Amino acid sequence: MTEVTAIYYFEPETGTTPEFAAQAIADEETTGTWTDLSTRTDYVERLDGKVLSLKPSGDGYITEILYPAEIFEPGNISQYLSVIAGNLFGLGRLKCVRLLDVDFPKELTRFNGPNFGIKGVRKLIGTEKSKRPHVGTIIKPKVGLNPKDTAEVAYLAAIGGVDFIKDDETLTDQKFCPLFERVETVMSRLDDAMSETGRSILYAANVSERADKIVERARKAVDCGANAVMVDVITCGFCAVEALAQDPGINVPIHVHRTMHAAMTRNTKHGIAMRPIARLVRLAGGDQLHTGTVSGKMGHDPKDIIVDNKTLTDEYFGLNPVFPVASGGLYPGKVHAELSALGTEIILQAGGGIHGHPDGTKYGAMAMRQAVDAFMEGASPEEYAKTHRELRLAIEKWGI
Ligand SMILES: O=C(COP(=O)(O)O)[C@H](O)[C@H](O)COP(=O)(O)O
Ligand SMILES: [Mg+2]
Repeated sequence: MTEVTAIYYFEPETGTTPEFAAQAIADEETTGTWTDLSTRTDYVERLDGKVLSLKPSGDGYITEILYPAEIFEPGNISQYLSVIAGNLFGLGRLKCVRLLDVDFPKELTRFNGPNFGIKGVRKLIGTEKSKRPHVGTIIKPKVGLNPKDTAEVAYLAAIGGVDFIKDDETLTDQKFCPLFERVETVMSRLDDAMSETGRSILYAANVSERADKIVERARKAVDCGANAVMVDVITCGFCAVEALAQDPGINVPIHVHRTMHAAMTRNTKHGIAMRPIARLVRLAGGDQLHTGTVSGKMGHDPKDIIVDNKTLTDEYFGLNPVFPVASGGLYPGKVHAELSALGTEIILQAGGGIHGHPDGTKYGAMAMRQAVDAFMEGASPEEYAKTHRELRLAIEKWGI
């Protein structure tokens, strides 16, 4: 295949035929504009976009648009987005339009992709054989704690059994918790936890920052001991993920948070679905990506999440599979529902669902691990709670 095909849902504006609307997308994102051009030459024609298909769907239509691969600058994800997710959203002849998915030809997917991916992260944690889901937590409150208290929360979550600890998406390098001091303090307490438990635990410091500074910030975080980094991909950009993944000085897993995504992904009639975002994060080199929960606090459609996760884990031009992260309103009683729907090749992440446990963080982490153990042993959480106090207390507080 030597072209890019993108699939859109759209509803034409009153007085606009669906055929005209679909062609308007193809024209706007390739060689056309709103009127004919005296400057058009014959040889430009090879770059024209084409409407491959147009079918009624619900209140609107689904169309597949062909974009000649030559329009795309190989390796430039920002430019890819300017084509497949550019001006078209503003076209007046469309009442609404949503990018559902995109298919790239091999020559446009020559990226190194995730350096670690699922296999590499499992190797770091030592779960290659068990295949159990990883349990992660977000330090809460999301902002405000000083480095010392942040480290204590991390330590308690670690000895309680989490595999992964992250900063929240709004915590970066504020005065109340300077980044590098936080990294050093957290890692020193995690070293204590790792020697006490004999387990490996990852801490992803949020290095989100200006494009020309993020790599240096991440390198310094790693030099201070961070064994993972986190980046907010929508606010920092896909190129930020790529810059971190490509940098030899940042040889740790990259956890990709997607805050602000819902401005684009949530409206099922207008914006960008999570699937193309997931595909681009994999190309860019993210090792772990939030893709939503089937039972948590954020709006979600379980059917979509299952397919989005497959976009991260299925074979794709030889790129490492990316660990999907189910997070947002999860607590021990939700684990069974998540794993039944999404499988175990996943990271289950809970902030409030661990730090809000009646007995505190350590026991909240234990309750999450007990809920995972119950699932892996084929036991119901209610059954397992009869012999596991921490899980029982979590179920008594939040239910199933
Ligand atoms: O801090 C949290 C969850 O905290 P809590 O566990 O307390 O709800 C994350 O930012 C959300 O998961 C983001 O949502 P998504 O993962 O859908 O991007
Ligand atoms: Mg958060």
